[in-house]
Amino acid sequence: MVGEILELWHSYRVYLLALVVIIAVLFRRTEKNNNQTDEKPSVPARAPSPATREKDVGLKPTAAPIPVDFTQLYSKSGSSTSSDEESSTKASPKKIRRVPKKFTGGVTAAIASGKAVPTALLPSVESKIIVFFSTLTGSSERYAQKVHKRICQISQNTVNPPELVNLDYVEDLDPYFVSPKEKYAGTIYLLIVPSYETESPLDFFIESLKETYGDFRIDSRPLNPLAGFSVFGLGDKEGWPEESKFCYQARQVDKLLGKLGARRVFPLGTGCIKTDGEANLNEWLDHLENTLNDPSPPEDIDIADSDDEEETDEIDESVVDVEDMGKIIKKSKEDIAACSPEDDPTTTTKQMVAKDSPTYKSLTKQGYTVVGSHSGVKICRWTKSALRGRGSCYKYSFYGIKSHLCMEATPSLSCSNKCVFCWRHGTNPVGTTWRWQVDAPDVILKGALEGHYKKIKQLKGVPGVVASRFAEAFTVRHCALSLVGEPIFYPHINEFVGMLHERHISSFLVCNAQHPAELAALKRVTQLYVSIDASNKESLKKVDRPLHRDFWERMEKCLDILREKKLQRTVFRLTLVKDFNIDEHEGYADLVVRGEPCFIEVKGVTYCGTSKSNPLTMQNVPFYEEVKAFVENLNASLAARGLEYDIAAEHAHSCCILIAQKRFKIDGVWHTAINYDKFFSLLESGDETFTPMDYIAPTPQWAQYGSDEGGFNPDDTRFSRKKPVV
Ligand SMILES: Cc1cc2nc3c(=O)[nH]c(=O)nc-3n(C[C@H](O)[C@H](O)[C@H](O)COP(=O)(O)O)c2cc1C
Ligand code: SF4
Repeated sequence: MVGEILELWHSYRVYLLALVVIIAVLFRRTEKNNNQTDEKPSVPARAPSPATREKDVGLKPTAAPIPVDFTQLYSKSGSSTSSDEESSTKASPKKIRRVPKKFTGGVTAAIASGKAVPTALLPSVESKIIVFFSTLTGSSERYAQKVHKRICQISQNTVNPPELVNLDYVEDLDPYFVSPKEKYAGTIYLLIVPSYETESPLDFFIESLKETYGDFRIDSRPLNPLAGFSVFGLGDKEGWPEESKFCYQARQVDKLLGKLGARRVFPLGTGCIKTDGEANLNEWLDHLENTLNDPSPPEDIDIADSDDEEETDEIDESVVDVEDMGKIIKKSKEDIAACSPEDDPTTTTKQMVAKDSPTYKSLTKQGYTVVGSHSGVKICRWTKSALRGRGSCYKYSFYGIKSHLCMEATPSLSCSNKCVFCWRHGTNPVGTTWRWQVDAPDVILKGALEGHYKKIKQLKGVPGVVASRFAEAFTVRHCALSLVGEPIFYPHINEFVGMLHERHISSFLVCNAQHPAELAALKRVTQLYVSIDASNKESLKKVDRPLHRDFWERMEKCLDILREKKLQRTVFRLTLVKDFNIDEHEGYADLVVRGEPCFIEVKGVTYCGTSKSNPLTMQNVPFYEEVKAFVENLNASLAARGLEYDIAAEHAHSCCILIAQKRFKIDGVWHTAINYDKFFSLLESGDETFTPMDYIAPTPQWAQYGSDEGGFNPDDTRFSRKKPVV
C-alpha cells in the first residue's frame, strides 16, 4: 500500500513540477509584456538611464517634471508624424540633449547605416555642390576657383551646376546656414577659408554659425538636410607654427558645421600658403572626388566615444520641462564658448582693425587714418574744397557748418549693415554685437584730431588754399560722426560726445537705426540723425543688407525712440537710390508720422565705384531733378497726412534738399541753421530741458529752396571739373 502511495506521489510530483514550471514561464511572459507596453512610447531602445541623461546634459535630478509642449514655439527636427507627437506628449516627458560622439572616419554612422540618411541626401557626383570661400588677400579665392573648376569637371548634375560663392558678400546667410531645407536640401557645401588672428570677414561668418547654434528658436540640427560638407583651410605654418594657431578658423568652421547637423563628406584639409598648400589641396580634392564617385558607406568607420559634442543622436524630442530649458540654453552657450579654448588661440579679445591686418592696409590706402584699434578719421572732399574757397558742403547751407572746420570721424569702423552704397567696399569689419577690444574715448579723440590735423597740414601746398582758412582749420569746431561704421556701436559714445562738447566741438551723429538700446541711452548731441534707407521691410533688406534678423523691428523701435527725444534736434536722412527706393514717398511719409523728426534730409546717392560689394552703377544715381520730384511728392504726402512740414532749403551742388517742420519758419524766414555758441552756453548752463528751438539761427537767403543760387554760398567760387568746351 505504502509502495503504491509512494509511486503515485512520484508521478504526481513530476506533473506538479511541470505545472509549476509552466505557471512560472507564463507569469514571466505576462510581466515582460506589461513592461513593454508601459515603456515603449517613452523610452527608445538606446535611451540611457535617467542618471546618465542628467550627467550628459549637466542636469540635477528633478522631481516629476511637468511636460511642456514646445512644438508650437520651436521648429521640430526629424520627421515625426502628428501621431508620434501626440503619443510623446502624453507619455512621460523627454529631454532635449546633445550626446557626445566623435567621428574620426570620413562619414557618419547615419550614412554608414544607410538608415538615417535618405539616398537622395547621400553625397555623390550627382549632388548639387556649392564652393564657398572667404578671403582678405585673395589666396582662398584662388584656391576656391581651383576647387570649383575641378568640381565642374566631375559633377554630373546638369540641372544645378556647381556654384562658387564668396561668403563675405552673401547678403543673407540664413537660407544657406539656417534653413537650407528650403533651397539647398541634398546640396554639398565645400568651404575654402583662411585663418586670421586679427579680425577678418570670416569672423562674422563664424559668429553667425555660433549664434545659430545657440539660438533655441532654431532647429538644433538645421544643416541636417544637406548632403554634406567639407572644409579646406589655408594658413601660414611659418608665421603660425603652433598646432593650435595654424588654420584654427578652418577647424572652427568644420566643427561648427558638424554641430549644426551637417554630415562630413570628407575630413578637414589644411595647407600652408607658403609650402604645401597647393599639394594638400590637390590631395584633398582627389580624395573628395573618390568619395563622391563612391557614395556607398565605407566599412571601416571608427566611431569613438569622446567628450567632443559633435553630433546629436536621434533623441531630439519636443517635450522638455521649463526648468531644464534654462539649463540647456546655458549648456549650449558653454558649448559655443567651448569652441574657443582649443580652436581659438586668440584667447584675448581681438582688435577690430589691428595695425598688421590687411583691413588696416586697405583702409589706409583708401585715405582713412585708423585711430587706435576701431576708430577712423578722413578728410572729406568738402573740407579740401572749402580750404580752397570753392564752397562748403550742404551742411553749411542748411546748418551753418563751415566745412574747413569740420572733422569727419567714427569711433566704430564696424557696422551692422552692408549697405549697397557704403563707401567701405566691404573691407570693414561687421557684427551685430561689440566683440572687440575697446579704446578709451580720450585716446580716440586725441588720435582723431592728430590724424585730421596731419592731413590738413599736407594740404598746405595745394594750389588755391586760402591762407586764413588754412590757419582756422587747425581748430576743429564740428565733428560729423558719420564717416563710416556705426558710431553708437562704440560702448563709450556718450563720454566721447561729452569730450567733443567740452572743447566746443559740435556733434552731428548719424546712426543706422539698428541699435535701439544704444539709441535710447544716447545723451544729447547737437543734431541726431537716423538713416532711413528704405520705407518697407523688403526694400530695406535690399538696400541695407542688414545683419540683424529683426532689422525691421529694430528700425521701428528706433523711430519710436526718436519720437520721444523731443529735446533733441532730430533728422531723418534719406539716401535716394534709383531702382531701389526712389518711388517710396508714400511709405516714407508713414515713417515720418512714426518718428516725427524735426528735419528730413533727402540726398541722391553718391557714386563711389562699382565693386563686388557695391553693385551700384551710375544708372542708380538720380539726377537733381529726380531728387526734387521725390521731395515734392513726399512733401505732398506729408501734407495729406496732416503733418506740418515744408521744403526749406537746398544744395543742388550735392543733390541735397531739406524738409523741415514748419515751426522752424519764423515770420516767413526759415531757421534751419544752428547758433553753436548758444548751444554750448545752454549745455553748460546745466539746464537739461532746452529744446531745438532754443539754438536756432536763420537760414541764409541763398540756401532757401528755389533760390537762384541753389544753396551755393555766393562768397565762394563755383568750380567744375568739366573743362569748358572750346
Ligand atoms: C594679419 C595676419 C594674420 C594671420 N593669422 C593667421 C593665423 O592665425 N593662423 C594661420 O594659420 N594663418 C594666419 N595668417 C595667414 C593667412 O591665413 C594666409 O596668408 C592665407 O593664405 C590668407 O588667405 P586670404 O588671402 O584668402 O585672405 C595670417 C595672415 C595675416 C596677414
Ligand atoms: S550705415 Fe553707413 S557705414 Fe554702415 S554700411 Fe551703411 S553707409 Fe556704410
